Amino acid sequence: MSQRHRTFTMNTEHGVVPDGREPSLINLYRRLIPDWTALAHKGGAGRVAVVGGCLEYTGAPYFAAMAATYTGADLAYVFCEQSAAIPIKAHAADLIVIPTMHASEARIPATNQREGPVDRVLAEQADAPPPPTSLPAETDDAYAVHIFGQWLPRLHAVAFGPGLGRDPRVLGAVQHMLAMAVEQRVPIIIDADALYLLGVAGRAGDDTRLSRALAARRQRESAHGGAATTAAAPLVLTPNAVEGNRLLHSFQSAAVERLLEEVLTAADLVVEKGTLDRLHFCATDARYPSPLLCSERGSPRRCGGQGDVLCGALLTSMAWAHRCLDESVRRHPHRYLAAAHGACRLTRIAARMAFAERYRATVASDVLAQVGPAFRTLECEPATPPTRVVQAGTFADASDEQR
Ligand SMILES: NC(=O)C1=CN([C@@H]2O[C@H](COP(=O)(O)OP(=O)(O)OC[C@H]3O[C@@H](n4cnc5c(N)ncnc54)[C@H](OP(=O)(O)O)[C@@H]3O)[C@@H](O)[C@H]2O)[C@@H](O)CC1
Ligand SMILES: Nc1ncnc2c1ncn2[C@@H]1O[C@H](COP(=O)(O)OP(=O)(O)OP(=O)(O)O)[C@@H](O)[C@H]1O
Repeated sequence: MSQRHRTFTMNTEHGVVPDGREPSLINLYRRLIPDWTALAHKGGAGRVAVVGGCLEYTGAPYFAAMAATYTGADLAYVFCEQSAAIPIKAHAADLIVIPTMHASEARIPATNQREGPVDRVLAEQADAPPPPTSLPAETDDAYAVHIFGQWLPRLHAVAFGPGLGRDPRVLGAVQHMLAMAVEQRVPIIIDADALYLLGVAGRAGDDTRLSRALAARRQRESAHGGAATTAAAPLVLTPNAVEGNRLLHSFQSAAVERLLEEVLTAADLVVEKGTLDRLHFCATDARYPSPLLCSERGSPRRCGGQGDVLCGALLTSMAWAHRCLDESVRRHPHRYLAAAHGACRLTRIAARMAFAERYRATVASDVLAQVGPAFRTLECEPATPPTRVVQAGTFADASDEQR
């Protein structure tokens, strides 16, 4: 096993997870799905948004927002860097694309990402006065934050990061947008380049707007004795192997549990993507030790964009878990865990189905196209799959080592 993989894989003593636990989670997931009466009102099954997309990466926000729609959200918005808007609109007329952020004049190519300039911009912001309460209408970063702020109250969940790139000016604006979403208590997914932003905000000390918003959120939640409250909106981190290790390094953490303790709250989850998906959370129930593994068989293809599909599936699932009309489900302590677990399974079933059809030619668009059929499988499969034991790390294998 490679060093990179080993450092981010936690709690291996909990690595043996009987699949027999999954039925109750899948049953709970099914109870999160809005019924058809909710669908009578456009938006009742979710109005969600993806903040991402830059000149180089227009596929990632498209995959994430479309996966959210195919999972069941009624409306999906994309808030992107200006130059990405037309290509994303051209990918899908189903999406509402809002050109929002502006890259730096001397833009830094996303494919040539450097940490230095971003560090400098965020450090400068730490010394700046707090953001103005009335924002000028000019098309600058304040304008981007203002536009997003106008839409935010209508959104049921927001994913930050797919295809965002690392332009300092864009990340500077998104830091404020993310902080606003934290303050509004909307479910948030932090993926891809937004994980990088989170790491930079953590490294810059405790005085960025984002770190202040996260600290206030932690304080709010710890007032409830560390237990997830029904009002708490989850923050879900979805690192791949590289992003996970970068995050741990940024927060000088040896373990993902420290991230959960010091950056996140009891309502939060870290979905560590890999051969098996590992769901890390503040475990309060002996039946569900952290990390919980998602052992659904996926696809051997590792084409780009599959993480974006997962991000979109999570986005809609988290919106449902947060807003579920059924009071008993909304108060269920494992509803976010069930939502994340269901989204992981959905993505892996879709990937498996795509691979069965397209074999070596499978690309993220094929996985996306299978989200609908995969949802049917997930919704209708027998409630009690055969109990078997899955050994953590069974597949943490050559493919991880070779990367
Ligand atoms: N069509 C589009 O628009 C798409 C756009 N996308 C967007 O691209 C942006 C950057 O995302 P990213 O994942 O390429 O960047 P990052 O995390 O810095 O990794 C960089 C390097 O890390 C390595 N590596 C990767 N995985 C690994 C693993 N499991 N285990 C070990 N190593 C691993 C690998 O380098 P290698 O080690 O192979 O040299 C890789 O090149 C982001 O915004 C994302 O949303 C994508 O969503 C795809 C579809
Ligand atoms: N080795 C693997 N075998 C099977 N499935 C995997 C493997 N690695 C990741 N997956 C699955 O692929 C999906 C995306 O994970 P991945 O690690 O590729 O994310 P990512 O690198 O962020 O993707 P993206 O290319 O969209 O940025 C997840 O559903 C995960 O469960």
